[in-house]
Parts: sequence; structure tokens; C-alpha cells
Amino acid sequence: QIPLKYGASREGKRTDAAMQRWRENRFGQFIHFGLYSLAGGHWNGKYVEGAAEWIKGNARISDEDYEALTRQFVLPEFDAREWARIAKEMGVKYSVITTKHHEGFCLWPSEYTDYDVSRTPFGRDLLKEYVDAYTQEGIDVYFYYSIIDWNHPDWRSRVETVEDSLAFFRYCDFMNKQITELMTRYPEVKGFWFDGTWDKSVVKFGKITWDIEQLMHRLNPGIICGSRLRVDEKGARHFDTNGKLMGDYEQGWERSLPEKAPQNDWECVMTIPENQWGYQADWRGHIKSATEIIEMLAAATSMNGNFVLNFGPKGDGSLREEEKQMARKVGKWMQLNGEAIYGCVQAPLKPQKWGYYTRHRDNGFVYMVVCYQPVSGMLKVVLPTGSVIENCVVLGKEGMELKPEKSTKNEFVIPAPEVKDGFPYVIRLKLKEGDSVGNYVAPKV
Ligand SMILES: COc1ccc([C@H]2[C@H](O)[C@H](O)[C@H](C)N2C)cc1
Repeated sequence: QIPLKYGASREGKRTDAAMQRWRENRFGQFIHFGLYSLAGGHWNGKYVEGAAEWIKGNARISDEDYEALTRQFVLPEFDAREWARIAKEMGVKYSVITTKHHEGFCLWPSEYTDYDVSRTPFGRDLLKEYVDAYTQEGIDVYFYYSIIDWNHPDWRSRVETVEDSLAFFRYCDFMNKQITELMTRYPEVKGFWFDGTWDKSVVKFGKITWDIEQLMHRLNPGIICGSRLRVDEKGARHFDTNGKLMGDYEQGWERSLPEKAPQNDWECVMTIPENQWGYQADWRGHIKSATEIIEMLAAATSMNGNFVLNFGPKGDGSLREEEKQMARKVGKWMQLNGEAIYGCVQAPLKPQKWGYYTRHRDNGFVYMVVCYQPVSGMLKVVLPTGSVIENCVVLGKEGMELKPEKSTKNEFVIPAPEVKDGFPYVIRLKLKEGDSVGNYVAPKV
């Protein structure tokens, strides 16, 4: 252990109510919306390779041509209540919106820059409408904020000269003012999702990320912030030089899931196409189905993690058809099977090939989210010796009780139900009283 002044500011999982609510939410939505949404991944009528929210660089667009997009920011179809209704239908419990992406354009009327909604034909406080509409639907709101700011004259991706450092620290002052503004104008915000901390300037001056964390906790002690914000004074990111997680949860799972449950709280953020966060009119490559998304959500829950699915609304402010379809299908599944996700954690059982176990924090049930139907027709379950399965039903088909058969000392097989709707199904196990998973000591899996 080396002495660090700006490493992890606390250790271990947070136990306060705000963090417990974050855990129980489990399923979230990301919204990437900005000037890039108007371009839709195309420039001068041509498809532009790369992530659509990075189009300024990908299409080598000049500052003034890009800035001209502000005059097209009209959003005739924008209705935050429609976005919130669709999010509710999908079954998400929290939503993260890009208040300012790397482009530097702000979705709220900021006192500290003109590069925001108030200088567009749309003119309204989009962020306020989003916060109010989602809060109305009972969905917690979180703010994505990019440290990188391609528009701000004082942003520096590296600091090499005295002039660079003067500019960079002016930028940090601007950033702290914007973060304060966001937390005071929109006190409903539950946490921040920082991005853009890989540039040399931030890695060189990790203390600025410590300062942001301190600032946020002064304004709201319960605020939630992941590890992606943080760099220690040696340039270590996410985990400090002593290997301790900085921030409240592992925030490095970007379009990837861990193989096994991390020790810390963690969150995976996922795109429907391979790598498009902002609106790309022409999705190419593999577009994930609702079934694939549901499997990822179940996998994350089975490993004590959260899963956040990204939507990239169109430049007119409406949601694209494919995302509305996704919300409908995932939402239908969540209606029937959400009890295997919300408030659930890793079950202390040996993982099996048919899918994922989850355990509800306190209703004592164990859930089997079956994603791989066995050719044998038999679902294998290994329980601690002496356990007895008292009840075994398929969610949504509670009348159809399944009869587990003991196959060896502590192995059972459950005849797999015929389910042909192309989605995972969930079997709910009630273990004999006293054995309920909630309170027995699990075998090391
Ligand atoms: C591969 O390098 C990347 C990938 C994604 C990102 C950004 C995306 O624009 C999006 O905002 C995602 C959440 N973020 C990590 C940045 C760098």
C-alpha cells in the first residue's frame, strides 16, 4: 500500500438507502441526445463510419459547420413525457441522460456557456422537461457529463505548457460551476455518469476528479458516482494505485459483461447495435434482439450488477421505431418476470448451463432464468445437501407446477416446460422452510 492523497475516498460497498435503491433498480436506460443526433451518423449525404456521437471528428467537420447544427435544433417531435412513457413501458427504474457529451453542447440553459439549448430555435430547458417527466413516471434520473469538451476554448486534451495549464484550470473551474449548476437546478438528480477521463490532461491532474467527488458530496452526500470519473495522483483510473475501487461502483463495463461476479457493485452499459450511442440513421452489423438484451439483464442481475440499455433519439426529438419495439418486447417480459430482476442478487448456487440464477433479496425465492433449453428436456439444479424444493412454478404459468426429481444426493432435475415464444422463461423455486436461500450458508460456487 503506498500513501495516496487522491485515491479511493472510501472502501467497500456503500450501505446507505440511496445506494441500496440504485442496487434494487437493476435495470436502467441511457439516453444519448445532442447536436450529433441531428446528423444521424451522416454528413453531406454520406454515411460516416464510427460512433454517430463522434461524427465531428469522424467526418472532420469544422467548428463553424458543426456549430451551425444549433440552428437546426428545433425538435418538432420532442415530448419528454413520451420518452418517459416508453421508458416506463420497458420497465427501467432509472435513466441516464447526456447533459453534455464530448461535443460540449448542453441540454440545459447553462449560465456558463452559450453553447446550449437556450441558443437554439427549440429554446426550452430540455433537461428540466426530461427530469420532470421521468420523475413523474417514478424513474430515477442520472446525469451523464463529459469532462472532455471539444467546444470549450480552455479544454486541453494534454497539458504541456504553462499556457495549457492556465487554460485547463480555467476549464476545471467552468466544469465545477456546471456540475454545481446541474445539482442545484435539478435537485432530483440521483447521481452522475462521468465520461471522457482518458485524456492525458485528466490523467496527469487526477486531483481534479477528487475535487469533483468532494464538491458533489458537499452538495448532496447521497449522490451516486461510478469509478469512471476517478483518476488518482499517479494516473490510475477506476481502481487507485493500491487497487482500491474509486467511486461507488465499477463503471468500466462498457458494452461488456464480466465472466463472474465482481466483488464491487458494478454496472454494464449496452448499445443495441455494435457501437452507436447517438442516433445513427443507418444501423449496420448485428442489432441485438430483445431476447439477447433480456439475457444480458438476467446475467448482470445474477452477478450483482446493473444493466443500462442505450437509446439514441432522432434529431426531430422522437424515438426511433426499433427502440420503441425493443421497449415493448422487453417491457412485456418484465411485466411477467420482473420479480426475478428487481431487488434481486446473485444466488449462492453453482451456475448451470441453462442460464442464470437470481435470488430475491428478501422474499426467499430463487429464480432460474432459462435461456438455453436443454436437448435432454431436463434442467439440472444442484442445491446444498439436505435442501428440499417445496414449490416450483413457471412465472406467468403459476398454475402449471413442475415436479423436480432427485437425481443424486443433492442434485435435482426439473422437466423443462415447453416454451416456444423465443424469450427466456423463469422458474421460481421455493426451498423448504429453514433452507430458504436467504439464510443458509451457500457452498462456495
Ligand atoms: C472505444 O472508445 C470509446 C467508446 C465509447 C465512448 C463513449 C461513447 O461516446 C458513449 O458516450 C459511451 C457511454 N462512452 C464510453 C468513448 C470512447
